[in-house]
Amino acid sequence: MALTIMRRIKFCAGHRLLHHGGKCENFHGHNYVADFFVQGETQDDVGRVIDFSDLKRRVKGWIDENWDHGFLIHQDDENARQALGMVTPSRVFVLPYNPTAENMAKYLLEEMSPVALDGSGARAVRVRIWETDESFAEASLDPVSGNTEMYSEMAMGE
Ligand SMILES: Nc1nc2c(c(=O)[nH]1)N=C([C@H](O)[C@H](O)COP(=O)(O)OP(=O)(O)OP(=O)(O)O)CN2
Repeated sequence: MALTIMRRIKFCAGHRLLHHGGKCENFHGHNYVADFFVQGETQDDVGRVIDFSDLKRRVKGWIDENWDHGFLIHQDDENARQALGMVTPSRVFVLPYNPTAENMAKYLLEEMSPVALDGSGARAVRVRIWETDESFAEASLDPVSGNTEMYSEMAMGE
């Protein structure tokens, strides 16, 4: 039996989408919501997979230090990197791909969570990024292969 818990973390960040071809090529920001779905092999004496506060400390700690109130930029976006490099202080986090909600969920699942949860006995199996109240993307680990699977959804009528 798999026991899954979820912790929601809120943060704000700026970005732009390289080659978007529309308004999202401009610098803009979002109040993001990140839902971390975490599983563990065992429960502790209290009955927890991991204490919610420990989970929060680990993942929010990383987000607060790296993404919150920062700009997420594609490594190929030289123009944005140069521009933001002229601003002091400024927090810039360079991603190996465009900072879409899909790729942010993927990065948090594949790169950040294994490090942040190391030694906790828990592992992230799904990360959902809400970019607006109406749109989210999520990355999840296939339980058999362990590969990441992507999913995104936008509310009807938007
Ligand atoms: N599949 C994805 N599509 C888009 C993403 C994304 O991450 N994944 N991101 C964007 C932009 O970041 C944009 O800011 C959000 O787009 P959109 O939903 O069009 O923005 P609004 O909700 O503000 O729409 P309005 O029409 O202005 O109300 C684009 N696409």
